[in-house]
Amino acid sequence: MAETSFPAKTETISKTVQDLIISGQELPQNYIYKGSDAATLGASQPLGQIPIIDIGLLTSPSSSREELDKLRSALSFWGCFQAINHGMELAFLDQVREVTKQFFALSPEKKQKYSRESGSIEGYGNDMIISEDQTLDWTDRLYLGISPEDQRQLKLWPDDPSSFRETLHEYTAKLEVITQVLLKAMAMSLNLEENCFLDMYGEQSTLFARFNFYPPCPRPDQVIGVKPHADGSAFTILLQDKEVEGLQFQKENQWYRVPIIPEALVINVGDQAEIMCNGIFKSPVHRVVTNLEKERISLAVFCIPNSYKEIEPVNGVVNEARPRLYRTVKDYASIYFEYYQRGRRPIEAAII
Ligand SMILES: O=C(O)CCC(=O)C(=O)O
Ligand SMILES: [Fe+2]
Repeated sequence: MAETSFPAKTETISKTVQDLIISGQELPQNYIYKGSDAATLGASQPLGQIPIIDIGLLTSPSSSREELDKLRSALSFWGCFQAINHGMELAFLDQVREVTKQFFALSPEKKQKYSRESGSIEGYGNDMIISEDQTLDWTDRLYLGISPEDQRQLKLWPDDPSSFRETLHEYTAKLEVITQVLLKAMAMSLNLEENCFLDMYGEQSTLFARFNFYPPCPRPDQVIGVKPHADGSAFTILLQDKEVEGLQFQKENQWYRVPIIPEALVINVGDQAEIMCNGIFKSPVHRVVTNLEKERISLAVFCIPNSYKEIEPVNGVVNEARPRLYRTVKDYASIYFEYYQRGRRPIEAAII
């Protein structure tokens, strides 16, 4: 997920996966994944029964108790759900998918224009290499701050395809509405004051978009698309590829595939919402596997609290039966990256 500052280590920028494929080079050793779940990469996993939730029914004042209960149960059990009726037509979601595909299909020279610079997070590229024993993810990315609007680095926003910027601008506006609805609904689902999460999250929140491109991979049994991680956001809104699966959530040591519902957005809890609700909602560990024949795209948008806000369990969720589990954190995103690259969960740093 979004990391907003980096350790002062020197970074090597490596080739993108797409460039590696074009060069015809053999699979480099640093793509061979050795994590504890490596043996399960090539195995077939069961499909997760992830609840489908109607966002229209969560919106106050017409929110439905039944849908709020479904939300609470989905976020406590899986830490995620498939959101439908979220205010965007399938045709528009397809347009977002299409501009994403068109961008990654540009020639290396054209994409180069939007490259991430060493030490900075925004732009086109792949994993930053900060240590020699780091396993690389089989994915290329375009990482853009999309909100607040006045902090956008527009020079990194593709102008090819020509509708890219306008599409992303419109998508951002829709996600801002969903963010507010969801934070209120999460509070209502727990019978808390409607604005308690929203107030802590802050009005000047940040949205970061990560466009992911996973080229076909010669060794899906040995190479990972994205290593297991939980997001450091408050929550994440993911637009999945319409045809190719890859995302898996972990529950009690079992990996579950996330089904494709073309008109749905996959929304998952991030560490900061887990902290705010004192662990009632779970920030789920997830990973992405690769595909031998097909490429896959996705667009993850990380909804991040205002960095000046202190994030901690809200009043209504701490009591004798449920003592406070997490410390107060601030600018959590900044510790995230280092933990991720070491294969550790940053939320460990917040547990009391
Ligand atoms: O590609 C996906 O489906 C998910 C990517 C993801 O987990 C992330 O970007 O944090
Ligand atoms: Fe993620």
